[in-house]
Amino acid sequence: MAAPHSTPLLGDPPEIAHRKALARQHCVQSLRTRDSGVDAGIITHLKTLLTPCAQRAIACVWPLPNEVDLRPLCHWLHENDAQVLLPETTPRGTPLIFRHWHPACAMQAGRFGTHAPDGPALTPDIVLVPLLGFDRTGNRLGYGGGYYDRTLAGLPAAQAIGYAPSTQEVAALPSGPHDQKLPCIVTEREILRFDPPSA
Ligand SMILES: Nc1nc2c(c(=O)[nH]1)N(C=O)[C@@H](CNc1ccc(C(=O)N[C@@H](CCC(=O)O)C(=O)O)cc1)CN2
Ligand SMILES: Nc1ncnc2c1ncn2[C@@H]1O[C@H](COP(=O)(O)OP(=O)(O)OP(=O)(O)O)[C@@H](O)[C@H]1O
Repeated sequence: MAAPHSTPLLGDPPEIAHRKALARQHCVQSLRTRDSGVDAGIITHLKTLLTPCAQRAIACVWPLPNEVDLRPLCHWLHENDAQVLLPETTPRGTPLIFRHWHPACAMQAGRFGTHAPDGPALTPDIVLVPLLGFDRTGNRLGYGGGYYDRTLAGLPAAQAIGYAPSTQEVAALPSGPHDQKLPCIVTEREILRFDPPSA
């Protein structure tokens, strides 16, 4: 039986959810019209942050249409002896599972048009986080599943690195009770680092 005063894990208050939905509309549109030439610059900055990578388990991302394409980075990490993991999109309300990927892997179609390998589930040391939008304090916006917030909450030892084209920056994103700020965000223009919250 639940404790009399236990607090349920509520989602965002309606005002925050509404403001996120408006920001999402703007960010989806600007991602759709992005210049795919920026992907190489993002990957260059990610390689800088991820070197050396041998023996590290690095969660990458297999792109949805219009997203930054990290597949060349997946191959580069594999060639440099990292363990490349990719997310399997689990049922809504549950954290992502990361599965081992290698270039000859069979990819399975999953929820929301995502694809995941059929390899074993492993825990990442580093998680690359796709951003629909971000601001200069480390807030991120995704497609609204809450997947990365739930996943990062369960991986306190993992290093999270967000990435997006610089065009996805917005002045200030709304932040709800479960939003995980990112310590580092990479665009084709720069590597942004944010101070950890003071105790
Ligand atoms: N490439 C990629 N993989 C990823 C993510 C991501 O953002 N990008 N995710 C990040 O969490 C997870 C999947 N999360 C998702 C959650 C909801 C929707 C979704 O509702 N999509 C709408 C269309 C959204 C739009 O374009 O407006 C749909 O399919 O109808 C998609 C992905 C895990 N894998
Ligand atoms: N750990 C959690 N426990 C309970 N609710 C959560 C948790 N993490 C996120 N949520 C809720 O899930 C809903 C969706 O979250 P949000 O809009 O921040 O998704 P997102 O970060 O844009 O999506 P994604 O991570 O899938 O790209 C919100 O109502 C949020 O409060």
